[in-house]
Amino acid sequence: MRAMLLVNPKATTTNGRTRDVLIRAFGAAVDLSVEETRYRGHAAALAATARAKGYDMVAVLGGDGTVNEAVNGLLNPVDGEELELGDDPSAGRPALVVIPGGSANVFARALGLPNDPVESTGAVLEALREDRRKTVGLGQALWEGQSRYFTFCTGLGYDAEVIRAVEGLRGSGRKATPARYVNTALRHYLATDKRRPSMTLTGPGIPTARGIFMAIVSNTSPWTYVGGTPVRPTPWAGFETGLDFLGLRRMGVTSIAPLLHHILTESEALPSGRNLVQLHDESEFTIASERPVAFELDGDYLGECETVTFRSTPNALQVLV
Ligand SMILES: Nc1ncnc2c1ncn2[C@@H]1O[C@H](COP(=O)(O)OP(=O)(O)OP(=O)(O)O)[C@@H](O)[C@H]1O
Repeated sequence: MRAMLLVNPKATTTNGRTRDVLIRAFGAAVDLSVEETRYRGHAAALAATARAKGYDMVAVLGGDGTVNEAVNGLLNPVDGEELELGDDPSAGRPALVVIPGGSANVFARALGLPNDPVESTGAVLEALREDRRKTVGLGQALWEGQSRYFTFCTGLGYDAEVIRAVEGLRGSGRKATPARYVNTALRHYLATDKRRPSMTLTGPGIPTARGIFMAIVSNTSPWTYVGGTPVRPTPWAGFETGLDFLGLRRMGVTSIAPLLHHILTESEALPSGRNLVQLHDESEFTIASERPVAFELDGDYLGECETVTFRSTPNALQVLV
């Protein structure tokens, strides 16, 4: 069995020692080639090469950003390539292995892996021995002639503004800790627009909903973690179903405080309130904004945009867990 291991040496909790443990343990079980990512987008190019060369597996040691790039490399055809996918598209691609080495590792944790690279390596090796695979669906965002798959979530508005602010701090050398996210979110809450909602939700068979300030699109639950605590604004979302949605029509403290309490403490019950717009298990919908709005995907800030269509891609990948 041939596997390519992609290591992001710059990911928050990835270091040489974990990389070596992983290479030794994994290399004893499969025919392993190892590649370090050298720049943004490199993991996508490497994963696409692995697929084109018929590798059986692509393993990623890194954070959600590197996993997202690898997944896009596995799914997107390279120029001129005709992908022939049968009834089960996941069977025609290398299987994915995820070893958490980032700051939040939401995808790995949502798959049920321990949030520790060495423990996860043990769990993945066991899955490899027993050929235990989970078939997962992905989401796809399409905007302004661009498209990108996402593994756990994407969002427009306040959460993307917070990610933009944290990325700015990281650019000046500070680490993305849970405390930094919480502090930035609290501070930014005072600055975010709470008066003029700009977004409208539409979709086939979906009642049009206007006046949305913040939009969360989920491919799975949890949406994120604050330290060890899962945050579940869309608790019914799952890898086996289509996409879920939560839109906020009010950003005032009296709306946000009970919602925050609910999504931090409840694991199964949907949040309720007349200022919420919710969808479960949908195959496609669109958010259009009256003015450019901040946009994030799998925790990466992607800039501002006005119209994004979201699609569910069922049975996209097999993941060893
Ligand atoms: N050698 C490199 N130098 C700089 N950036 C890199 C390099 N290799 C990969 N990257 C980029 O680093 C970004 C962040 O990496 P990654 O998501 O793996 O770690 P993280 O940011 O620590 O984790 P998290 O996403 O959980 O916060 C990725 O989007 C990737 O494109």
